[in-house]
Amino acid sequence: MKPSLPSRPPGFVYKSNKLHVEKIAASDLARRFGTPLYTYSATTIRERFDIFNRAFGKVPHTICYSVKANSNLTILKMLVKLGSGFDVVSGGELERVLVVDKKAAKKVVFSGVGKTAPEMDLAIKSDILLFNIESESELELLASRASKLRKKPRIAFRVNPDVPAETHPYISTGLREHKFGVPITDAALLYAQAASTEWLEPAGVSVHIGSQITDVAPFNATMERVADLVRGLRAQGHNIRLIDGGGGLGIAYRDGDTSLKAFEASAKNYSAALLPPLNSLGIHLLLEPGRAIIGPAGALLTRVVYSKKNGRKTFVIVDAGMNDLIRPALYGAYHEIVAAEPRGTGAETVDVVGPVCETGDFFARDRELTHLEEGDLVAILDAGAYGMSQTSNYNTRPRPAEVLVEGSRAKVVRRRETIKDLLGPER
Ligand SMILES: Cc1ncc(COP(=O)(O)O)c(C=O)c1O
Ligand SMILES: N[C@@H](CCCC[NH3+])C(=O)O
Repeated sequence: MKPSLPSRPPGFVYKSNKLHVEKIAASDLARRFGTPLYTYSATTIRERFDIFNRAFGKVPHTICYSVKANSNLTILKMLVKLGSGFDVVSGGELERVLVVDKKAAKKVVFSGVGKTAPEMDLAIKSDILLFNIESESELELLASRASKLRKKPRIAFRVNPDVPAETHPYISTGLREHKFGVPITDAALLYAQAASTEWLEPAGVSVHIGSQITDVAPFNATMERVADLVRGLRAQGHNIRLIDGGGGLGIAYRDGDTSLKAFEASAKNYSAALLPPLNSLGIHLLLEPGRAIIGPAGALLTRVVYSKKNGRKTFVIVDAGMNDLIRPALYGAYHEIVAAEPRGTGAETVDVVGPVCETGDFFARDRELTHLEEGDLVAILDAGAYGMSQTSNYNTRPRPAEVLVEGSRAKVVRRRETIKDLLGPER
């Protein structure tokens, strides 16, 4: 058995040998709402948002929570109440924000390499805070849509700083060979081009070097480059007053300290890397954290359906699959897996796998876990970010429900899909 069971306070903690989501036993949630089930701790979301916000202290800044990490409407509503803005990457994400609060548009930044004319039109009409333009062709299309709508959107170029950051190659974005942004060396020309069109207002510079970055040095190197660029652009007469520093701060998925205190240190460390290069610029800083806010606030509850041995290997087959949480299959990502009610009868090295017809459908491989039996409930921790938002209906599997827990109250914030939901669009 593992020496100690990882918990994620204040949301996911053991009391009397039972995993609780805030004050409710995970086993009660599973009984009431079924499995697989996404569960979130509202207190954790709030605390983490506040900690992140406080780390930037008196520096003028706005947190634009990255909707792609978890776009649940109730969670977005909570974040609006906390004063958050939003980073969106599609018309759909913008619609989500607007449905929660039309006024939130004024704190929305819109990134993405493939914005279409209808998406631009919606964002222009909603008067969002900032478009982060990622190519010259996008600049031209946005200028033509703006002129058509007779509105002058604020823009930034998302610059690609060519700074390497240690993370999975699929989620690293700040190198020249990546599709994201425009080369920082081309930026001056592009800003001049944007300023020469009547319908765009260059107002900021934006950057995002990747996700799940735990060494903050690359953020500092990036900000040095961005600060130089801002000085140069101002010298050319552009009124640059916003820097969008993107998101990317990583969390401790494995063996890490997941207390709020540890997050406080991590957020401070992050701001201490970002801020010094911007010291004398007098800018308003935008930040786009996703995972750092919501990752540790969620867990996926799933039940053991079968246990079997194939040769030397033991497989624990659970009722969640890669369609419910794709991070292990897609990035080989590590998530802690714990028994909701550990039996205390020794440990076993097992593969925890789902029912989907792919060998890549696994949550853990050769992992030493406390002994699990058929019918046992397990929790896959730190699944709040890029969990539900990356689900699919592969194998015609309905998406799980989502439950938000606060103290001893649990609320279904997205109902479980039914097979009927899945058949609908074809009939
Ligand atoms: C432009 C942009 N902003 C913000 C984020 C959020 O990243 P994270 O969840 O790592 O903070 C991403 C995802 O990598 C992104 O692409
Ligand atoms: N989906 C990724 C993060 C992608 C970040 C989006 N740019 C993950 O689960 O880690």
